[in-house]
Amino acid sequence: MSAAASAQAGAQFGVAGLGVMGAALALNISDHGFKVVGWDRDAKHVDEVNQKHGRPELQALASLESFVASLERPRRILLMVTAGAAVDQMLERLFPLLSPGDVVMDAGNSWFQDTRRREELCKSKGFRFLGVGVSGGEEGARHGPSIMPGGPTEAYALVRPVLEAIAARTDEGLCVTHVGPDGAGHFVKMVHNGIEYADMQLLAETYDVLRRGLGLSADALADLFSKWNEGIAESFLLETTIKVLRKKDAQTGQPLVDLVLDKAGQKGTGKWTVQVALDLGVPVPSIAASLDARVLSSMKDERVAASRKLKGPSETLSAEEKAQLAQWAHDALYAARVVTYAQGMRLIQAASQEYKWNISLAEMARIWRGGCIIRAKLLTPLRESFTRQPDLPNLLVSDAFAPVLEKMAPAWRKLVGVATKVGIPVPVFSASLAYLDSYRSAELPQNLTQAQRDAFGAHTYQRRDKPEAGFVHTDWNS
Ligand SMILES: NC(=O)C1=CN([C@@H]2O[C@H](COP(=O)(O)OP(=O)(O)OC[C@H]3O[C@@H](n4cnc5c(N)ncnc54)[C@H](OP(=O)(O)O)[C@@H]3O)[C@@H](O)[C@H]2O)C=CC1
Ligand SMILES: O=C(CO)[C@H](O)[C@H](O)COP(=O)(O)O
Repeated sequence: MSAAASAQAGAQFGVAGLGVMGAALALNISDHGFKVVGWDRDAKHVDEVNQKHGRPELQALASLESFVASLERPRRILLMVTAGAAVDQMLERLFPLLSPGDVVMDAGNSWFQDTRRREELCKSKGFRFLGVGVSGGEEGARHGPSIMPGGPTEAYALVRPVLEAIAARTDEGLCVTHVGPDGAGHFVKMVHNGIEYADMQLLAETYDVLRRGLGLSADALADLFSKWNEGIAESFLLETTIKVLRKKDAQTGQPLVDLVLDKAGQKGTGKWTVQVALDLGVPVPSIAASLDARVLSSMKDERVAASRKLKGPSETLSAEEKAQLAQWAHDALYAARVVTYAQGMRLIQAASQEYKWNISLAEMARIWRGGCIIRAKLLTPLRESFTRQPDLPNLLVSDAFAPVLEKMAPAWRKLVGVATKVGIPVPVFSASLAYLDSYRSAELPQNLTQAQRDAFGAHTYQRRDKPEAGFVHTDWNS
């Protein structure tokens, strides 16, 4: 054993992958009195942890063999590497070094079906595997993330003291719980990110309507949003928006946000959320619209060319509309946000039924209340709703939210109406409102759709007046 490894012999926890999140988690774990050993394939990351963050409880090693050998058994190893092939490569490298009963956690944003496969693979070799969703970015990982572990309960029991020590805490409890078996943790983290996409897009649309509609500067918007953040709309993402709007460019003195190119990237979790929602037959139009908004934003050159050819409406906002716009935007933001969380919860509920995960939606709301990117005040009534009625079919019909939506919908409709009138795109505000209107409609026009299907493809239909007849077909040509 190398000198470095022996110095850390008897380490209680290992973190493999010392990038942004891995280094922050390793420091957080060592803050809580655990003896931690780290590893990274890049010597730069190893040196950085040892030199910049040098402390007796944390040592980074460049040798994977020494890293594994330095851990007490059963070993507890957290992988924090790029999601995808890197996780499989790490497992292949670790397998020859591990002992039966060791626990490997994948804490990246992995595709939940990969997690299910990896757990089976590890089990077949006598190892334990957990798919662990982590949210909160670098700051959260460093000082208290929200943690969503999924996998075998006996594996969770072995890592629980560490995860509970490092997780965020709120007055509703620790922001970690065992989500469920196999891919449940990564599934919940994926949906968390889908909600994140939709909420971010709602904030972008709010910003756009107010800056274009009222001509508000970044500072004026930050002032307005700061007031909102003291009330029911309070959220981490709103707080982040305020921080971004206030930041000045060091070179020009201008608001930095005005200098940021309007192209949003994505790493895949939002896309997966929409794909799996389609597979499970759960409508998530707000999340899908936010994904499309990022994709459309990335087509900058095409949009610039199109803007020269496709002119928008010449109408402008009236003085009365301008006077009310900020209040409409506030109510619309809150109500549309409720709808996006409702879609996400419904998706988790559907997956939990499909895969028999037995996920508690109330517990998910509780562990999202602190540490994570989608933490928001509305999660408290959301948790209470699912605590009172665990099988609530949709948050929109809960006693906590139905009256709020009723109260705020008129302002929301006004916002979508005026934005549409002057040609400001509000895809998530509109998609969320259409979802609400569809969900609350006892009658939808799909009688026509079904009749069309039968008319051109003999796909049959059911009669309202004769339900006992089952599926029937008509010759629509005669
Ligand atoms: N950043 C964030 O806010 C959040 C990120 N995540 C997820 O956490 C994971 C890590 O993200 P983050 O820390 O931001 O990313 P970084 O790019 O900072 O770190 C990725 C780490 O993975 C290592 N790595 C990549 N490929 C391999 C491989 N084939 N074998 C071994 N190591 C490899 C990198 O090593 P090297 O430097 O040598 O390339 C690096 O140490 C991702 O799944 C991400 O989606 C989750 C929540 C929040
Ligand atoms: O998981 C996260 C937060 O919860 C990461 O920040 C993730 O990278 C965000 O997704 P994307 O990069 O697609 O915007």
